Amino acid sequence: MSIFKDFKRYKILILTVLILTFANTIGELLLPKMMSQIIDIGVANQNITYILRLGAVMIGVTLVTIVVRGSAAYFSAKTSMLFSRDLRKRMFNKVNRMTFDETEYFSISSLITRTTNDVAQIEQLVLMALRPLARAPLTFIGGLLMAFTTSVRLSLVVFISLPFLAIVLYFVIKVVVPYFPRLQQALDHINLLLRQRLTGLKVIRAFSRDKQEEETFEEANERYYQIGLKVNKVMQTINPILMLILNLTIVITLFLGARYVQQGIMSIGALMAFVQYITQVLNSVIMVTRMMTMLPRSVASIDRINAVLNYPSRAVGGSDVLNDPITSVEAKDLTFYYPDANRPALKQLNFSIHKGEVLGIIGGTGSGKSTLLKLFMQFYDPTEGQLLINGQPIDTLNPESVREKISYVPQQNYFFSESVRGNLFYSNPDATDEQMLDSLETAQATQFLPREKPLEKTVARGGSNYSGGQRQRLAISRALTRHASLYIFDDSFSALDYKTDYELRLALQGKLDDTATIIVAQRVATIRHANKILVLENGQVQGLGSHDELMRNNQIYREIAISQGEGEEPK
Ligand SMILES: Nc1ncnc2c1ncn2[C@@H]1O[C@H](COP(=O)(O)OP(=O)(O)OP(=O)(O)O)[C@@H](O)[C@H]1O
Repeated sequence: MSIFKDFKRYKILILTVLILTFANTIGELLLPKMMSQIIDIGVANQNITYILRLGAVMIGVTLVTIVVRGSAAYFSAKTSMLFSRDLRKRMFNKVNRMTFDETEYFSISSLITRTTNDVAQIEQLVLMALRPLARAPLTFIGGLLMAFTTSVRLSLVVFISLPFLAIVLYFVIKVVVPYFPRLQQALDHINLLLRQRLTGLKVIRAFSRDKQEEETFEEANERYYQIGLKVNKVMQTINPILMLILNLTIVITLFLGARYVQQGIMSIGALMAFVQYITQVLNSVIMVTRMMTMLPRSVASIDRINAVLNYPSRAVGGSDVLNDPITSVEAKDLTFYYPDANRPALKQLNFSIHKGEVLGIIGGTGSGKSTLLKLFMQFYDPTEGQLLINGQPIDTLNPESVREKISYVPQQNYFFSESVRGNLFYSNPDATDEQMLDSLETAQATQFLPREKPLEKTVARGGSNYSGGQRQRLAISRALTRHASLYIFDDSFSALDYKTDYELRLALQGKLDDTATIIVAQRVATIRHANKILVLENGQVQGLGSHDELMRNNQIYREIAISQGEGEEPK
């Protein structure tokens, strides 16, 4: 199982726990024997010296056992915590490198539950398995041996109770096991609803869906409660049954033992020791039964974690490292299908862009603009045809080395709940304050930030303390803070008023003269000065040329421009 792949890393710790547990068990097995000798030899013969001497040894053994037991508990807790820490890290790294589709496949809320809840479940399993489970077979065999050496006849009692314990164990496996995967799924569903509720808060309020949302949540919550209740009911019934078996065995032992003592076949000390051994043996079986109730839940968690860790992530790109700045990008019959889609999102695209040029991309909604940008960012590889960076196919290039050269402003911006500085650092950890202030200036973002210490201003999570247009300007500042050779703006000017849009483009002209720039826009005004404009419709190129050329010979572009009042040449 890949989840335990790295377990050997903790072998010294595990070995320490096992040795300490072994010593602990030996100590616990010795004590009843000593006690029986105190009774049978010391008390029976009124030998005070013997009682005191063996009593002192018993105290010594007890103290050592306590220390050994405490150390075993400490080291097993340490091992399980280390294991869960490393497992969480592996999960996070795996999720961190997943493509968007892959995270959607698992669902984000389920990935959160798997990384937190399921890992915590495994942590408990490791904790339980290390000590109690290691102790159970030792105590079972050791206790049985000691019981046999104490009284062979009475030992037969164990064989009466063991079948009953086996039945309980079978019942646990048969009845309780199937509930746990259902319980985890129900919890996933609750998390999913909660996440949707919290992220879609505004939409839910705006459409007055609060009541329906509450009802849906209540249903999911009720389902979780019902399954949880059933599991707990069964588990709580099992406990008294186990205790009943244990206590009845002791009663039978005492009943028979008392007769043997009366008949002189057995000493009182031996009977007392025997009862303790039999209790230890049965307790070890009970412990395993309890573990079994925990195991199915853990098996469900192991499966869920393994599903993520073993998921064959789709590798994007190749191994060639792009060392030079991007000076040219060329699409040759570029075609792309989303995984499982039967229609291409991009079909036979041909265009190129070089250093110092601006490529504008315009098209209706769903025409493939963002999809094309995702190919530049290597979120996907092209399906057919080629996308060449500096003449080399993008699918042979190492994605990190390509992304390093690009500064990208996605359509939907995300900000972290940090200062403006903290957010700008994401694009360039080496940026100086001057660089950041310059980017804010260029992106027209200083207008709404405080004059004093604008970089210290806090940004709420997702940038929710700013308007849409302000967020776009902050996102553009972030992109400009990075030294890139290709700048990509995905509909990043759409929420700006015309004046700011104009001023921003003017400011950008001086800044990005030496780089290649791609601007996706819905507004002709934003891209009319681009060297080339690509007109996309249904994933196909419907026109490529300058604004003037397209106005002359491209009907779609002309219609878009005229509808936006951009038909006339600027005065
Ligand atoms: N992850 C995805 N899986 C499958 N199909 C997708 C996915 N993302 C987008 N599409 C489809 O690909 C097509 C192009 O979408 P894309 O987002 O590139 O359009 P767009 O031109 O950027 O639109 P808009 O201007 O509305 O953002 C659409 O038909 C869309 O339904």
